[in-house]
Amino acid sequence: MSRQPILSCRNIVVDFDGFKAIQGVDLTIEEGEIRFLIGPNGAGKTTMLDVICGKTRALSGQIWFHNRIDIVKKQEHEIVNLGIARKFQAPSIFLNLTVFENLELAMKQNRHLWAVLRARIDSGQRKRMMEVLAQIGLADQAERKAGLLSHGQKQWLEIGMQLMQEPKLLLLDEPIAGMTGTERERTGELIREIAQTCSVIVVEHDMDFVRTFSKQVTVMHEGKILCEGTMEQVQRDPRVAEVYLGKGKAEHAESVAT
Ligand SMILES: Nc1ncnc2c1ncn2[C@@H]1O[C@H](COP(=O)(O)OP(=O)(O)OP(=O)(O)O)[C@@H](O)[C@H]1O
Repeated sequence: MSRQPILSCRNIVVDFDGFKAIQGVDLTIEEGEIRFLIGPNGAGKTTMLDVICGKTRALSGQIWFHNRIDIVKKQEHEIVNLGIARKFQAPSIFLNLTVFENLELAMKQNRHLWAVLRARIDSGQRKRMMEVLAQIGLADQAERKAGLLSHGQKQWLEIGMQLMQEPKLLLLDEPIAGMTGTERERTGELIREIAQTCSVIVVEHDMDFVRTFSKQVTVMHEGKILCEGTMEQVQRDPRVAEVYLGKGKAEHAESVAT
């Protein structure tokens, strides 16, 4: 059964003072899909995430959410409220607060004023927090100060903070950077789990990780889509090795090609 698109980017152009960082990108993401965005440095991957979450304005083009709402001109908070969450590369958790308090804060951030002003969380909210804690593997760390967590745990907490908003689309920028092998594996499994209820777009440079956890991969180069397909298909495409090599990224090309 074919799934519905959750996001359809049409002819997106981003211009930074005359430099076209994105040059007419079409990108369609289906419900429940994990899509990896790869490509050499400067290809435009992060800029695409920035445009989708409203951090950067497109010069032209449309971004249809659920085929119904064009979000291209919406404000960041409106896009969050529609169900699109973005985790940036650097964690922005509160190190002096406990894991639980960080999740509590994430939940309150997304609520109306009357609710924010209520001091206590209700049983439904507590249940949601416990579910997220279990999902991100931090149930036994709930009372621990976030500053004492390992790097990987901090990243999972930040993902958990995004999950508190029950997003329909989650944008992850290099989620495994700086992680140990075990943490990478756990993160891949977490992304798979998340994708059961939410589509995920992952920008990633680690080709072993992409190979293990991807179904569909989109390769970007110089602000355009170069090709799309399974990792097997894209690594057979001679243009892919060429763009990595052309950028002097022999090590990337090697890892893409093997
Ligand atoms: N705010 C900005 N102003 C001007 N140029 C920018 C801005 N943000 C990004 N760029 C440029 O746009 C191009 C695309 O950058 P982007 O960060 O999207 O690439 P990327 O594929 O994510 O690269 P990397 O893998 O290195 O993170 C680059 O040439 C970058 O220098």
